[in-house]
Amino acid sequence: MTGATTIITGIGELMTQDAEQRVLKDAAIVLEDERIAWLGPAANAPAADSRYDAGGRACLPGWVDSHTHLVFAGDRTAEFEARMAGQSYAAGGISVTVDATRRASDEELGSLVAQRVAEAGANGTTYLETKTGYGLNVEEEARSARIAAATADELTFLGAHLVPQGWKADDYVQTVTGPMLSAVRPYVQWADVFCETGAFTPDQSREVLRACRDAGLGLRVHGNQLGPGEGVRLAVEEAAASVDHVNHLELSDIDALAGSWSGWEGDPDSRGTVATCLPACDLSTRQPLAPARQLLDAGVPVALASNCNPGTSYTSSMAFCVATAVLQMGLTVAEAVRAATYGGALALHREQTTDDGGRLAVGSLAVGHRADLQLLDAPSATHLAYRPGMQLTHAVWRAGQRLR
Ligand SMILES: N=CN[C@@H](CCC(=O)O)C(=O)O
Ligand SMILES: [Zn+2]
Repeated sequence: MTGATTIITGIGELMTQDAEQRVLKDAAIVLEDERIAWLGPAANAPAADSRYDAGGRACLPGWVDSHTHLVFAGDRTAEFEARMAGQSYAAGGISVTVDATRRASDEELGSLVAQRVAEAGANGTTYLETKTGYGLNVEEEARSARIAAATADELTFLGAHLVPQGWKADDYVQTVTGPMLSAVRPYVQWADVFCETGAFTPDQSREVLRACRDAGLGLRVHGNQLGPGEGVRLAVEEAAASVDHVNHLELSDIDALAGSWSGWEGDPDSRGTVATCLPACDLSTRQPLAPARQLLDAGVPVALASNCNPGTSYTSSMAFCVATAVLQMGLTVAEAVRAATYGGALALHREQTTDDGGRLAVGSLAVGHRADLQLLDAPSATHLAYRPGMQLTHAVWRAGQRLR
């Protein structure tokens, strides 16, 4: 070891979520600069420059939130109240947030995004994706991308979130795939499309995805949220990294997702399409919870994400998502924690250290991975579901730096 080292010892339960999915008792972990240098039984731990006593608490990877929409101003309390009184969610509500976001200055928007990222970090999220999608013209989408790129770990272009008022859908798709894509391209790694009734048709969605792939972006899809549809099939056909929401699935959708992983042996070149479930959104929109149990049983890798946004899920609490997945969706605690850590990393293609070592693996704890971890105010991760709604985040390290 050559850098500054810190040992976290006295860990009651260490859940690695690495390839062996180890759960170690009486463990310790050594951080060296931004990476993990050692982990194992506390009794065998090497010396380190500084020491932190976990006091018997549980340690797990920091949450990887692979789906958020943090670049917005305003809120949609009135729409939420109407929904709780019986109205259903419709894509059109997005335009309310577009108006508020366009009115915000760069400084306001930048500080809102930074506050939201900090809030997520204080609650254990150490790696986070966010999206554009509340600008919906060339200048505003580029502004959202530029502002979010300063704070988010991964950034997705969602110009195809809603056809703005006054536009013909096909004209708007030409703008998204032309000048808008060129304007956001310097800032983003991913592209997404809302493939749903009231948003974009499967053909329009495919056109957007193909143009974005040709521009070198990885792909994701918002699909099968409000009803059965083509979103999942489209995502698999276009080799998207994830399809998100997945509330209304047919068996053929689940088979298609499982098929996309056949032959995968952990190599980055043959990853399939992750199913990203968004339980906080499902509750807030009163949609049926995504069939995460069925997906896992069919062999589909599942991610859990917050979908933090003002319309359908105004929370970045991954602990809430994990508790809901256990209590309401039939996952074990280990499966839910895995989906909220390793699953998110897989959906962002960040579960492995790159060959050149330039990007360290996130979402699991192993030697050489990024030192992204959290301690719970509890002796085991089980307490996340056993004590739902309690603030259990005790301490958080991101790339070896203490966040909380
Ligand atoms: N479904 C599409 N987009 C967001 C909601 C956006 C909004 O209503 O503001 C989502 O993921 O739920
Ligand atoms: Zn979303």
